[in-house]
Amino acid sequence: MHSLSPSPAIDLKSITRTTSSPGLKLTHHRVGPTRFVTQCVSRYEPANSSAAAPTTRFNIAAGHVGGARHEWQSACAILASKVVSQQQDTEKSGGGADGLSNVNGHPTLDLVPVKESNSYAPLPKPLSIADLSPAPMHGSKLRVAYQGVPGAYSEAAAGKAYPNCEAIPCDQFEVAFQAVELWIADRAVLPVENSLGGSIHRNYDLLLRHRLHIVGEVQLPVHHCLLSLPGVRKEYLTRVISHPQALSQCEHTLTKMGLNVAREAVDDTAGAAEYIATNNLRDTAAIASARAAELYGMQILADGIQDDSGNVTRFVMLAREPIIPRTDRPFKTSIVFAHDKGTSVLFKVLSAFAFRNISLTKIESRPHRNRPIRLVDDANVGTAKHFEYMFYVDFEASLAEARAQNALAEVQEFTSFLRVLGSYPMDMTPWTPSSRED
Ligand SMILES: O=C(O)C(=O)C[C@]1(C(=O)O)C=C[C@@H](O)C=C1
Repeated sequence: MHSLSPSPAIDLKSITRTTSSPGLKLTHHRVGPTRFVTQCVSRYEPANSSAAAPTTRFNIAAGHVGGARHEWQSACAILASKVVSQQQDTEKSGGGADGLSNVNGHPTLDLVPVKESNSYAPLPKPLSIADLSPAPMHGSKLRVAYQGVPGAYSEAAAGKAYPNCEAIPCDQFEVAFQAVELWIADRAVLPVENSLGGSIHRNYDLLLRHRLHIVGEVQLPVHHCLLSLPGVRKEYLTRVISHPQALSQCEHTLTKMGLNVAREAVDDTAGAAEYIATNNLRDTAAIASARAAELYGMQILADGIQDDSGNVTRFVMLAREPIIPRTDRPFKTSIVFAHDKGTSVLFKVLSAFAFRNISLTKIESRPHRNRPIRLVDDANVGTAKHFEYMFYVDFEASLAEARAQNALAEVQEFTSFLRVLGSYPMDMTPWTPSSRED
């Protein structure tokens, strides 16, 4: 895969920074070529008391649950104790809460103005590693980081998840994570799975490497178009470029259209359109959204070229703080776990859910042999552990439900590593296969 906008090599060596907001202070220490340890000092107030709770110091790896049952319970307590700070965060951000009402909203996407003339308007430049300095104070709009350039499906997902947000393009998934960690953005929206192409593994790996929490999900129908420069005919094309997921989602249709030309993977769909427009490539077409065609002055050669009209991509929303799990609406919980004595643990873990009639919506295993996980105990003492596989499971229950808590307590007994990635409202939006939301 080649990158359309290569990011410069940056020396992150000297970065030790402190970022803060009311009640929360983060210190990021560089501990390796690409790794930071983030410490969090936080002051929480009990929900029903005006007295401030004692300041709590914990490693931001608090989402990790390893070792004894009391650790799991204290991790739950940490989740529960975040009511006040989460509410403050939402209020401060002024909208775009992680609740179902927003998820189910029908926003009109107006994230980037479209120019009427042939030349397109200057669009926000994707963030690169070089831009990751502490966030300036900002206004009331929720800032949502996504990977890609304006016109990418991820931008549309950001708008669906948080209507009226300020969508911040990032040149890599990793940068979107860091933008939230460093307070440049309030949320990140990342694709994790497509109904045709399957899992986006890179983001599963990043979820584990970073300390963000899943606070919501959106399902976005993905309606692909074949774009070229105006006046170009299909017969002139020697190449089709797009995001690898988009190429795989349109593979059969392209062949049926007689387009047996070279297919090349690039970083994102809209970036492919932008690349063709910028370089005036008359022999190349892009697979991207109709919005990308509008933004980059491209013509639509073919509309709806995805192999299945029910093509849908699931995105998750990430935040620095978890949301408070509830029971008054359908919730989903995502976990990742591993066992240091092989993979036989999987059956036992699945039985913990089966016995409680908890439906699983996703199981993903990722090989992990060469990447040790640093497990941190209460005294902030870390041990590196190697696991053969990491297992990711999504189940349909809220962490506020006793059956989910009991299932996880049991899972914890079977596993050496368990982390709750988030408990969040399910996207229940009904959608029709033919609808176009890109
Ligand atoms: O390239 C884009 O436009 C993206 O937002 C990425 C992405 C993906 O990673 O799957 C998102 C939705 C579609 O499935 C195709 C591509």
